[in-house]
Amino acid sequence: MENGISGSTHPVIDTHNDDVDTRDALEEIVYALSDFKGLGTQLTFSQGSCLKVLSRPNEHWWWAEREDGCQGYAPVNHLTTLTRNRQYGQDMEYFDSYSHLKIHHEMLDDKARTLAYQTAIRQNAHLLTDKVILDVGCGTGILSMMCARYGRPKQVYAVEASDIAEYTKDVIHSNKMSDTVTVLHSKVEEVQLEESVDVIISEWMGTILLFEMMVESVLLARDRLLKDGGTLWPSTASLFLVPCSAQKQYGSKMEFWKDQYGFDLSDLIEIAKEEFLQKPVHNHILDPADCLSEASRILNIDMRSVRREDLEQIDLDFEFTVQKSGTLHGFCTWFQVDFEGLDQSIHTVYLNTGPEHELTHWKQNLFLLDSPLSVDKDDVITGQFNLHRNPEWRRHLRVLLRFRVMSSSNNLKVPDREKLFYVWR
Ligand SMILES: NC(=[NH2+])NCCC[C@H]1O[C@@H](n2cnc3c(N)ncnc32)[C@H](O)[C@@H]1O
Repeated sequence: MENGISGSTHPVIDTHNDDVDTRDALEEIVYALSDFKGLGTQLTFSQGSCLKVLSRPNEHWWWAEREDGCQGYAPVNHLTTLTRNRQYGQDMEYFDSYSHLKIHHEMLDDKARTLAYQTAIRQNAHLLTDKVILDVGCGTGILSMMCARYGRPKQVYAVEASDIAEYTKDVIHSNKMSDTVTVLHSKVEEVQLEESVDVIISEWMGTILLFEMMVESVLLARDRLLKDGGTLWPSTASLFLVPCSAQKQYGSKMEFWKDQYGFDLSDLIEIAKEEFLQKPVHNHILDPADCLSEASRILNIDMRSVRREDLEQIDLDFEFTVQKSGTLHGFCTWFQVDFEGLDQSIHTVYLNTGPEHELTHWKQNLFLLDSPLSVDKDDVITGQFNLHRNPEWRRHLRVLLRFRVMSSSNNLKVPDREKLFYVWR
């Protein structure tokens, strides 16, 4: 664990390859997502600066030129082709989706989710006395009100960018908490506080843990507003993966076309794969009996030390030993977040959205293969699950799944398979 993220491999600088593909020579203007201090042939640049990409020697390092003419290697995970106003437009659409009650009703109605936060707050309540708390994305204000009711904080800043914030102000007033809880109708990126905070609490987790990339806003708040040694709740976040069968789901989307009212529509299966299998099933309820092996925690994020740029491209390896013969229809993901106690004596609170735990509104996510395959007990499935943030649609990501199957006697049963999924662009 070097910088708060474990499970990823770090890019190595390739030699600058002069005979790059002419396609690569297409010059492109990109923007720096964050500062980068270059060493040797690497280019130093600051957040927001504009760079011209001259060539792309590999997927992790591009040869670029600063506006002052300096050239050098720039790390791709620090770059975006997105202009500021296009990002603004995407944010407006995103926050508009949270200005309606439906999504807030769903989250409040998710008892496992909301009670995990309540338990963390109540177990640490006595240590919240006189603390300054920041609730990033407070929505209806439920977490802020829990902090104010169970602890005796000096101040809670409830920050909410969507228009629901105007109603949240009324909710705080009606619950007689206005002297402790201050609702700020603003993006947390733009909020100015007269003091730094002791605790940042936020419910930021999306599909596949990271969709919406709201975690980036929490990390920005951490870097800008959290006291040294301050607490982040959740303190860590993990992503789990398991190979699984999914006969019902695969059959309903694919075999469905083989016989409809006595007619063979299987000519449609190819376009059905495009339409139904390019994105994960986001509301799948995984039956533990469909798991073909033990699940693996493929990613662990330490919220105190992870850097935003580490979340641009997360390349994760996995290896599974098949525990029972069956059909491999795909892979399922879920996540867990931990709330570490404010001191050693207080137990960590866990919220796990996996199939062995109470169902949450996140359910599990099913990545279906185009063509299922048979696997046998003791086969070994190895591969990569690579999460790459969409450089244009900043809240979306792509998942590149690669794997192969070896028999227990180490013979190659299924050569490398690769599939790209969109979440959701
Ligand atoms: N767990 C999730 N996937 N979403 C649940 C929390 C999302 C809430 O945070 C708000 N929100 C998201 N990002 C921000 C931000 N940068 N600043 C303020 N509020 C935000 C958003 O408007 C919504 O009310």
